[in-house]
Amino acid sequence: MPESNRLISPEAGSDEKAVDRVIRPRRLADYVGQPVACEQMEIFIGAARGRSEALDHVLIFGPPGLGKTTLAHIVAHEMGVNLRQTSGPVLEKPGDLAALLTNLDPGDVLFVDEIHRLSPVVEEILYPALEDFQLDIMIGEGPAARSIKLDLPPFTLVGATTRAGLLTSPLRDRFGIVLRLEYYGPEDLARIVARSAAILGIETDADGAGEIARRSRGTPRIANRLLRRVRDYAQVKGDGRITAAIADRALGMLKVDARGFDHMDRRLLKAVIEKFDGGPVGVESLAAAIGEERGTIEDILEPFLILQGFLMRTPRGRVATSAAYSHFGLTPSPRYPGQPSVGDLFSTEEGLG
Ligand SMILES: Nc1ncnc2c1ncn2[C@@H]1O[C@H](COP(=O)(O)OP(=O)(O)OP(=O)(O)O)[C@@H](O)[C@H]1O
Ligand SMILES: [Mg+2]
Repeated sequence: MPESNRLISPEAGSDEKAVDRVIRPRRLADYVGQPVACEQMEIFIGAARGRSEALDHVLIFGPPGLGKTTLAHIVAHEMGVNLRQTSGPVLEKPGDLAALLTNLDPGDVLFVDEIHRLSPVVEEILYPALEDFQLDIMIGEGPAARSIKLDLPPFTLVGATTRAGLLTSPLRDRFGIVLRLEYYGPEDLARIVARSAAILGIETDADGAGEIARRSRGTPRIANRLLRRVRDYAQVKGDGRITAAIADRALGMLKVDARGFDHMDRRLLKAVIEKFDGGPVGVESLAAAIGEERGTIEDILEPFLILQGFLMRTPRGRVATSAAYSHFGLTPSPRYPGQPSVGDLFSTEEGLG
């Protein structure tokens, strides 16, 4: 099953856009969790509004489905301005960006998703736009070409990325506000499930919401998706109400286990344990072994497994922890008792033989 068809894929499915529009929070007060990001935004938005200025540029990063797009829309809504949305790969030529920027009203938010995928020529003209609200563009070609300077209205760039490491440092340095979204804890996810259930008119008790929350991989988008699948189950196999027992049976049927891992997570962990003797194994070999792309492993699969303590990243590769072994009812092999050996902590072979 390709990644996009995963039930607990953190990426949005095309059928989810309509539901998304209904349940996506519009105000900061409805944005659950992320206390660090929320506190900062409350202060910076309040201050910018007080001075009637555009908000400083905001960079939001974090794994898929944690609420980057949602937060960008909230920023515009709370500032009382328009949001124009685009994404890194869509802006191919400087003119594409210029067209967007020159159409902004003062204070507007330009939301650029996947900002790590901007082309270098577009990035180049973005710098003066961000710093001095000026656009330097070339028109014409050859000897007749000339450069013109345009003044732009003050605006706020909100950039989102799942891969902060791929951003060039001159671009990163031009954001005054940098927000890092974290995976959500079960209490926050339970609040999100309860809120969505209320909006969609789904009857859910606290334990039912809690069960869905625990098995949502720390990700609101997955929590909302599981809620809808469990609702279907409750409707057909029960009386429509979501209880812990119904949620457990529904998620069991959907092969989302008690930890919220699905077949992809299990395949990755099992590969490390069974094919590579617990590791360390390099990400490329692992990718080949499970038939996934390296980027999918690095951005989507492993951050959650590492956070939960099932996988470790060492300089020599990935290592399955003892928690991973016991998840499958296995005993760690004596050579790798779930901890890297001293040698694993060094990336070179120096001094080993
Ligand atoms: N803090 C939150 N409180 C309540 N609901 C949230 C929160 N964050 C996200 N959601 C819900 O999760 C869904 C996915 O969030 P969003 O689309 O903002 O994620 P994203 O980080 O932009 O993902 P991607 O990287 O795939 O673009 C939204 O539709 C929203 O309903
Ligand atoms: Mg998004």
